Amino acid sequence: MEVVIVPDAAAGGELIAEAMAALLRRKPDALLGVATGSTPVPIYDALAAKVRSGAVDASRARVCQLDEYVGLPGGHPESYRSVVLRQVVEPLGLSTESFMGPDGTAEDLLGACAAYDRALAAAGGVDIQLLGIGTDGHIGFNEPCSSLASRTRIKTLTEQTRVDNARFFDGDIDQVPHHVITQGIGTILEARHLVLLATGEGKAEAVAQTVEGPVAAVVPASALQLHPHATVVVDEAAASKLKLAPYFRATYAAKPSWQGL
Ligand SMILES: N[C@@H]1[C@@H](O)[C@H](O)[C@@H](COP(=O)(O)O)O[C@@H]1O
Repeated sequence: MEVVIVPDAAAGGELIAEAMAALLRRKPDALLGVATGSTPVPIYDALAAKVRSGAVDASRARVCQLDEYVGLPGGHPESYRSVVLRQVVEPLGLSTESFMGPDGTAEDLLGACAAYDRALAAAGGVDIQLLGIGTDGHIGFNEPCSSLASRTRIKTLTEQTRVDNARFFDGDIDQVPHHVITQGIGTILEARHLVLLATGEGKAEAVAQTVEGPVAAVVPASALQLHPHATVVVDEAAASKLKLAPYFRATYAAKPSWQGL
């Protein structure tokens, strides 16, 4: 696992957007796994700016969702489908055909979960999967004690996650669904490159447990330790509880520039 400490969220966004641009230059039809929440927004802004300036051609890129709420009506502005269309697909100038996600409105939800895992595999697998992290260490919507081998499935949100996400629903927790579809941890681990961005002091404890704690289902993000190519990008505040921070800084400072993330 590589840990990169950046000065702030904008620097993290730029660094990751450049890694995505480099991937698209190598593989123009790369499948980009995107996350929702506030944290990855600087990545999407930086990548869209690169597309606008002509620094990268993303016209053949494909985009896939990490997770979705269950039961929000189709087209609800806070469904993750709507969020990804608004924050990623449209700014990159892509069509909805280049975009896939699990169907949180399906009558047969279990079937929709299995269909999404099959669709990801049929698409050739995810080339780069962006991740945020919940204050409780969740990735996607894999709450604590999710199986580290889990596939895409239905999960029940913790009270804490519903409180955290109420800000997207007029601050009203009653509007936050209890159930979600999320790529499982086993599904996420199949992506070729995992990139987790965490910013702000509120994530410092979860980041320390993810990076320096044991691999444990109670901290779902710690499963990144099992992946051969996992990158954790953190700002100074989110890095504030890392004991090995001086080592991570020195390692990154000495990294050859050709290597990329
Ligand atoms: N399902 C999403 C996660 O993918 C995201 O990482 C998390 C943190 O969001 P934020 O970046 O807004 O703190 O929120 C939700 O639970």
